[in-house]
Amino acid sequence: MTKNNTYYAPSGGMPPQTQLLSDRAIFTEAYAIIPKRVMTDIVTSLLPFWEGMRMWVIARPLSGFAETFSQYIVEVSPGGGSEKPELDNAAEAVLFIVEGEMDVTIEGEKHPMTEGGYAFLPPGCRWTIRNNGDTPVKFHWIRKAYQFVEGIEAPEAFVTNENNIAPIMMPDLDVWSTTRFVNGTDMRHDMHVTIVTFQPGGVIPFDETHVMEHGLYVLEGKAVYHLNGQWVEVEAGDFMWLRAFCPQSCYAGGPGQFRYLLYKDVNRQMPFIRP
Ligand SMILES: NC(=O)N[C@H](N)C(=O)O
Repeated sequence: MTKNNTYYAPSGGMPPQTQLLSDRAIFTEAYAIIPKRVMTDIVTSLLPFWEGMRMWVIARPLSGFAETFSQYIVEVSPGGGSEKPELDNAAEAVLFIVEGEMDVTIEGEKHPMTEGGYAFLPPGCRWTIRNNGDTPVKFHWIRKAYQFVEGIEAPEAFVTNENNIAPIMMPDLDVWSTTRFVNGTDMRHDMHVTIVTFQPGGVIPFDETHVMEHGLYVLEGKAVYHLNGQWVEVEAGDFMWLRAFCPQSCYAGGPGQFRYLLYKDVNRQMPFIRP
């Protein structure tokens, strides 16, 4: 398959003192926008048991913010990585590489990954990570507390690359496609992390208003997104959090394709809030 996709990756640094402060960050009850310019050196975090890493936390479970997932953009220097990356046995994860290369070892088997590389790591899976290259690697790490269901096994780990998977077109529309990494009817999976692609001028033609929570990281291009009645311009490198039921639609602005990495929680009963 031809590789014509690009992936935005932040590179940190600090804006000069001469730059204007105004930017596009928005935080509301229904959605948040973290624009690309925010990913500077001074807003990074570190984690225990990792070497040569820093990360931008772009979503975390918090009252009034993400409820079902956390999302990090992780940067690992050459030689860096972790033998103990995940400390929570119930956490499942997707890793998606936006720059560089790394090796992920799952249950003792080493998987080299490059840009567009995608790994699914089920809860309790034993995995490690190492940048054996000579340039930094940058990847998204999306984590969710897996919702076990009696009688259904947790899914197995897999590693692939988006360029090995044919995107699925929306019915009757050749301007909007989704690259799916798991079968939508596979009830073992309680989260989907997909890549949504719009050709220039493509739209979500109505305000989707649904129970699934979203994280959207714009990998490529630009668009205007309609979020809870407000129009916001977004471009490659921006992150959007959309609360469950946040009305959402968009126009892809061109001149190239508009693409984003999309998180959503799926396939589970709606828990009751009991008195
Ligand atoms: N904002 C979105 O891209 N939403 C998707 N159509 C979705 O919910 O799958």
